Amino acid sequence: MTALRVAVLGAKGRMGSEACRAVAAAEDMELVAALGRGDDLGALSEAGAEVVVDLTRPDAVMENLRYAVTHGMHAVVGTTGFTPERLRTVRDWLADAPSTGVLIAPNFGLGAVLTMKFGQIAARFFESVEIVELHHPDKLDAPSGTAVRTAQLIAEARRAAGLPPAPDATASALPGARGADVEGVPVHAVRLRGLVAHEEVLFGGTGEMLTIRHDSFDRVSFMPGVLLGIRRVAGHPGLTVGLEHFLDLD
Ligand SMILES: NC(=O)C1=CN([C@@H]2O[C@H](COP(=O)(O)OP(=O)(O)OC[C@H]3O[C@@H](n4cnc5c(N)ncnc54)[C@H](O)[C@@H]3O)[C@@H](O)[C@H]2O)C=CC1
Ligand SMILES: O=C(O)C1=N[C@H](C(=O)O)C[C@H](O)C1
Repeated sequence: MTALRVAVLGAKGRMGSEACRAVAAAEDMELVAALGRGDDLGALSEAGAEVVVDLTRPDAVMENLRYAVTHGMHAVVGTTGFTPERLRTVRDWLADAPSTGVLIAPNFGLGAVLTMKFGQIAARFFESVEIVELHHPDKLDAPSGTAVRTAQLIAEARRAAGLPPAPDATASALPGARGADVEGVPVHAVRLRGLVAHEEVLFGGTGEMLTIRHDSFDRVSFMPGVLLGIRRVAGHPGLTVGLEHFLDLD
């Protein structure tokens, strides 16, 4: 068996260092490059990387991804900050590289992926929904990419079911008190020392409440998803958003 040649960008970061350990320990992979901020992306070509894993920052990821796609390397991306406009740009790059695969995974945690799936299923049965995401205080962005994606999927399911906006009689509020509005779903962000990555999806109906909660207590929780993405990305040419598309969930 030939080992997959994998490069990690953001290799000294919280996620990147964990990913380097996971790739190095995987029998079917070889860690051929581990790059940090300021390193020359040409090292990816020199190392003959087949799959590039990006775990950097929203302000760095697009340049890295462009390099990978234009040099025929598949990419597995955990970095946040993917707006609809950024996704369009990636699709445009991929149009010129039809056999290249890019996976953008808002969350590699299998429990987090299932939380999104369960949220989608529950969405049409409840009048109210709000999301609370809780993270370590060194996180640069809010709300989390996972919470934004969860809200979008729930909003889509509510629209498909013809549900009206969730009830909310709030007539006055301090700015931020009702959270960020993601397609009509309020998303609240907590930043607390001691936390890693957590999400609660709260559904409310007459006389009842359903809470779906996921906790990543350690970044090792993301690694099975990272490795799965690396193994499967070449078999999914084009852009895939969400690890759920690599799992046989339906
Ligand atoms: N999809 C998922 O499951 C997860 C995604 N994340 C996301 O991954 C990203 C990284 O998170 P953390 O590891 O916590 O951040 P971090 O700040 O610990 O690590 C980022 C690393 O990237 C490096 N870096 C910055 N620019 C770079 C460049 N141009 N090339 C190479 N390296 C560069 C930084 O120096 C730093 O070492 C964030 O966007 C975060 O939200 C984090 C956890 C799970
Ligand atoms: O920055 C983090 O830590 C995380 N970022 C991702 C996000 O924004 O959703 C994934 C996970 O929540 C951890």
